[in-house]
Amino acid sequence: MPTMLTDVFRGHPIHLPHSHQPDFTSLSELPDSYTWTPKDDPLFDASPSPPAAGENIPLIDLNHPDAANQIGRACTTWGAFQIANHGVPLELLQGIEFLTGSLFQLPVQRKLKAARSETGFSGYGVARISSFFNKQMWSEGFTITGSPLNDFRKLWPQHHLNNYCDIVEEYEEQMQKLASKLMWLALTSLGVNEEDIKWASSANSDLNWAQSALQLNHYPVCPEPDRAMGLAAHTDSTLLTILHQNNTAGLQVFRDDLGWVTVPPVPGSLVVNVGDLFHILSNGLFKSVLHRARVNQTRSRLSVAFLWGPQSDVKISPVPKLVSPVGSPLYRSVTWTEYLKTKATHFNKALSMIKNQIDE
Ligand SMILES: C=C1C[C@]23C[C@@]1(O)CC[C@H]2[C@@]12CCC[C@@](C)(C(=O)O1)[C@H]2[C@@H]3C(=O)O
Ligand SMILES: O=C(O)CCC(=O)C(=O)O
Ligand SMILES: [Fe+2]
Repeated sequence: MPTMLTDVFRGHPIHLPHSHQPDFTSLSELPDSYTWTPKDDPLFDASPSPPAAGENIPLIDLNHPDAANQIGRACTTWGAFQIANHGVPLELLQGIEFLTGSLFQLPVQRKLKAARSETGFSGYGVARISSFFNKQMWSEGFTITGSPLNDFRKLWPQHHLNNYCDIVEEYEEQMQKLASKLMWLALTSLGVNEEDIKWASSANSDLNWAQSALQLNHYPVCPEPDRAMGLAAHTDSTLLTILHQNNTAGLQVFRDDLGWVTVPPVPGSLVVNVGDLFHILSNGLFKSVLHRARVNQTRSRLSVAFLWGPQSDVKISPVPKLVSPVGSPLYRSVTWTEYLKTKATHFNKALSMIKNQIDE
């Protein structure tokens, strides 16, 4: 039996330095445990010298006839891009943002009723990657996979539940369709078609080869944002991640030649990140983007990440067409759940752990 996302961390408990969230609103100074320096994260202040000219991740109009090539180029150079005309109704984006805001506004004690357990997948808590850092992140999160009903029951009275569950269901449905469309547009730009990746072909058009999670994030107003970290630098384990951010900047993506580049919120648009599995599938051509979230002194920030990957019995390996006839694939094959387990133990070294040793 393949492992479901919900079981993936059973053998990989996270031992967090503090299992309880603080009440951020009661802190008027940044405690030492939240104060980051380059010692806590070598890329904390990373910027090129001399400083590079301001560049932005591309904003791509999905109705543009050249959208596939623009997406391909963005995946190769940035590993991230924003999209407009994506077809997801604005009311739905507003609905999920409202739900996220209402959830994090609940009193800490209520949110903790739905706390994620050490070995669990869904529920309220700090980011899973917290255990790899000495300092705490200025954020709180809520992970959802499948029906959120059981967790939402712990948070809200009965009369809110149907509406909130409907919003999550509708959001996930729209995101699934969009993610699959984006994946195929990006692959088309490399000359890869459905014949080349049978498990993802439209014969499986109901998308039952895919699974997903929603990560709701809240970055409260912070007394000393320059010394705090909302969500530390990481890549996502996904094929693709689609992110909705509210109207407050904070997301940054890393480019070796530019350093950290802020992704400005563009109302109604969505951010797309290439994840580690897409990097593997493209035999390293698409870059899985290193990103992080910074915080703000006057405005709180919300984001909703749709984390999208294949079902657990699907083995991801480099598309043969993208491996040179005389070369070998850069990575060995791996399922999403195997990869999540590797990541839960080795974090940012996970990709290199599945790299094939290629003799020079
Ligand atoms: C499916 C997943 C990807 C994720 C871990 C998770 O189980 C659910 C949350 C995801 C998230 C969101 C914040 C950053 C991240 C690295 C983390 O700690 O939890 C990602 C994980 C990932 O992509 O590896
Ligand atoms: O809040 C953000 O902008 C980033 C969130 C993120 O990277 C994640 O949830 O994986
Ligand atoms: Fe992320």
